[in-house]
Amino acid sequence: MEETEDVEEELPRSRSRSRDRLESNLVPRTCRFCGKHTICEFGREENLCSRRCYNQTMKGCDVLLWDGGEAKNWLHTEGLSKWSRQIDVAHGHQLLTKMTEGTLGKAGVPQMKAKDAIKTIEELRQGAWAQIEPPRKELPLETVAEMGFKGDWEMVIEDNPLRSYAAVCRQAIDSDLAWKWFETLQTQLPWQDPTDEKYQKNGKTIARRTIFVVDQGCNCTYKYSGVAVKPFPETDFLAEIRKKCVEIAGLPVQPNSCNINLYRDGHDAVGWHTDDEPLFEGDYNDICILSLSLGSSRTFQVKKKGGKRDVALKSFVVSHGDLCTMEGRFQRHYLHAIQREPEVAEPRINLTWRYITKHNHSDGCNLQGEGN
Ligand SMILES: O=C(O)CCC(=O)C(=O)O
Ligand SMILES: [Fe+2]
Repeated sequence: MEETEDVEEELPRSRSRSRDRLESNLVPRTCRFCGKHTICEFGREENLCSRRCYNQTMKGCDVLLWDGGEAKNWLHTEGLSKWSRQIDVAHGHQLLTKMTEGTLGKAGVPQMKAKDAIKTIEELRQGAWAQIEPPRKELPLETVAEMGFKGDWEMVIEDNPLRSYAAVCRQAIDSDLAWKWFETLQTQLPWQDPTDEKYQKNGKTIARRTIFVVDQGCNCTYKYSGVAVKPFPETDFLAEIRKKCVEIAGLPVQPNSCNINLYRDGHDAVGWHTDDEPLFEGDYNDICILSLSLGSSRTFQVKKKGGKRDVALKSFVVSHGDLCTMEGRFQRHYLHAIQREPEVAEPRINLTWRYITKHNHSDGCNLQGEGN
């Protein structure tokens, strides 16, 4: 405790503000959708108590924040003004991206016109004003790069409409120290080889070794696409690594879990996925995942959900000692992967620290946070 208070004295302004915001998040509030459940945990930025309530508020949505006047102008230029009343009645003053040819059809718009209109809506959605997630001026969010605590953070993804961000800080950890960590982790962690029930029915293990580290007292199993990894309590050595990396990133709250992967060589990989498991609630909250790369360099790929199969939007090399972040609603809108690179002969270890905000009571975890 004392140590935290000492550090607070030295916080830059932006970081203190961010901490104030987190503290105000800890004040119990009521879910703005159901009004029933109290919410008081870190991460529940939109005053919603569960995925269900989030989905309800977002029903038919992906709202383009478009004021009524502007929408009317657009309808006019599209030759749709004749139907604007029906469309307004159907959709209020916001034009919804989920507005389909079908909904326009129901409002009486002829098929060809509806087709063209949907095409334009899709184009507009890619445009600067197409704000799908809450804008940052309404719901504040500070990225690690903006907090600017330590290190030189380069933005890899900066997508305001989707409230999605990713950044990299090259050689954040001194090479010798990073090798010391690498060797201890490689030789001393009780690496697991879970089977992937969904894709590898013959009992074949996943294409990397792994371990899921949690705070002492947490018993949440990490379950993703047919894989279940039992929790392993954080050791002092792992805590030392965490604290150093979190300090560099300037995260105001310590993460309470870490997924660690060992890629034995370039044949090991992790396919396109999001870290959107219920434990972390990244599907409907701003979350920050901090990641450290140790050992051989690999290519980290990023693409938008629904993007072309196997075509990355961004690819960048992650090397020994580099830190990366994925922030905001990144897990809701973007996929990431470390694909096979058969030419890589040496191993790599990756640690990704995350915040469990919804502990899994059915796994026998008694920690606070709504269970599932
Ligand atoms: O190895 C990496 O850099 C990514 C790992 C990852 O995406 C994960 O553990 O979910
Ligand atoms: Fe991931």
